[in-house]
Amino acid sequence: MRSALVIGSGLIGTSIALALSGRGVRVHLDDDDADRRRTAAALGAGTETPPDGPVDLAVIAVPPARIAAALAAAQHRGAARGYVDVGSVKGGPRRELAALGGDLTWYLGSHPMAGRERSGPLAATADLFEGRPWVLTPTAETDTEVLNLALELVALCRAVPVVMDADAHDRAVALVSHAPQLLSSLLAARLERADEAAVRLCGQGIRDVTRLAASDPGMWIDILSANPGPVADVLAEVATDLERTVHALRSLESADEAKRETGTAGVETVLRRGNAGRDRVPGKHGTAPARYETIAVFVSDRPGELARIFADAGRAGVNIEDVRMEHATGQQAGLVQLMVEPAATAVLTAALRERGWSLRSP
Ligand SMILES: NC(=O)c1ccc[n+]([C@@H]2O[C@H](COP(=O)([O-])OP(=O)(O)OC[C@H]3O[C@@H](n4cnc5c(N)ncnc54)[C@H](O)[C@@H]3O)[C@@H](O)[C@H]2O)c1
Ligand SMILES: O=C(O)C(=O)C[C@]1(C(=O)O)C=C[C@@H](O)C=C1
Repeated sequence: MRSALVIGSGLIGTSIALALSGRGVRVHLDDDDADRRRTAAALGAGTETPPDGPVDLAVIAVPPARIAAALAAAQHRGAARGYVDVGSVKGGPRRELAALGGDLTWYLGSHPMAGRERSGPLAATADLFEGRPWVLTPTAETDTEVLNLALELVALCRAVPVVMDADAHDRAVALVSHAPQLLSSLLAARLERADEAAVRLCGQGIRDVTRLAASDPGMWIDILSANPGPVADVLAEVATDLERTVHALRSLESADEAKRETGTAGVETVLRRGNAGRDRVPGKHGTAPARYETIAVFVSDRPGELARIFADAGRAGVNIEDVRMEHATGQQAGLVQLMVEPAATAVLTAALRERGWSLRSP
């Protein structure tokens, strides 16, 4: 692929453009909002100048409700050889493009399974898609050349292609992406009017489960409006589990021992099912879930602390597999949790202690 047109220079479009530009593709940026286009260009994602002829691939990275219209318009003006969209929902936009009389032969619906709770070009990064699944939804109509261009796009973004049927994709993301967004929002909404004394106690657990609640409501209304049925199905099942859990907790309040035992069994079932589900979440790069050891290091909140820890780990020859931050309430300090292969734990622990770091005892 030599040239691409990215329509929609927000988080996803700019991240794709940065990855493509970084690997030598000439990228033209388009966005309804001139500021966003300019910002993406200033970040080095490509040029604001429109292409003077058809590019190899047009990537449509606009909100789901606008995908079909943007695609049809780009096809109408012959903007590219092939067209790919990256919307979070796949069935609806395809049907809308067909209804608008768009060309389904030179179009392929796709969805990179990576993102952030922030939108816009300033949140973009070239490595956003590295090692993440990128769903492609070809049909019998799809031209092989478009499929090949899409595979090249995925490879240039260092993602992992996964082929799926569009409607099966929409049911899958209802479970693994759309329902989790709403559950995160529902839980965070409990804090809206909570007592300040309670909010002050927020620790890492609530931070983890409410990260998605910071997402842009506008974009999520678009996504959920394009996939309401499958998401409602998942939430209805969660509602049944919630009802059972409430019942189990009420039984735990009972003076009757037999009832309390039923309550304990009910709560234990939920927790064990949660363990089993969590164990199925793939690890980095889509591999089987990995078991890492965690080394927790106390840091003060000043510039360069994280860089120093990583440099010390690097000097000890240890690869940090994953990292998490826990901030101490009311103090300029925090705890950095470094996840490493079990075999590397002793080496890193010794190296960090020697460099003067204070470690939390295991
Ligand atoms: N945010 C995520 O985590 C994520 C992950 C994967 C896929 N997606 C999908 O990627 C797409 C873009 O999402 P985003 O997070 O980058 O949103 P964003 O709000 O950051 O960017 C969308 C951009 O599209 C522009 N735009 C809207 N209509 C347009 C049009 N008709 N022509 C040109 N530009 C137009 C907007 O001005 C905006 O800059 C959506 O379809 C979303 O479902 C999002
Ligand atoms: O990590 C996040 O912030 C995301 O929620 C990204 C996420 C997801 O649910 O995995 C969100 C929506 C997109 O369609 C794809 C990816």
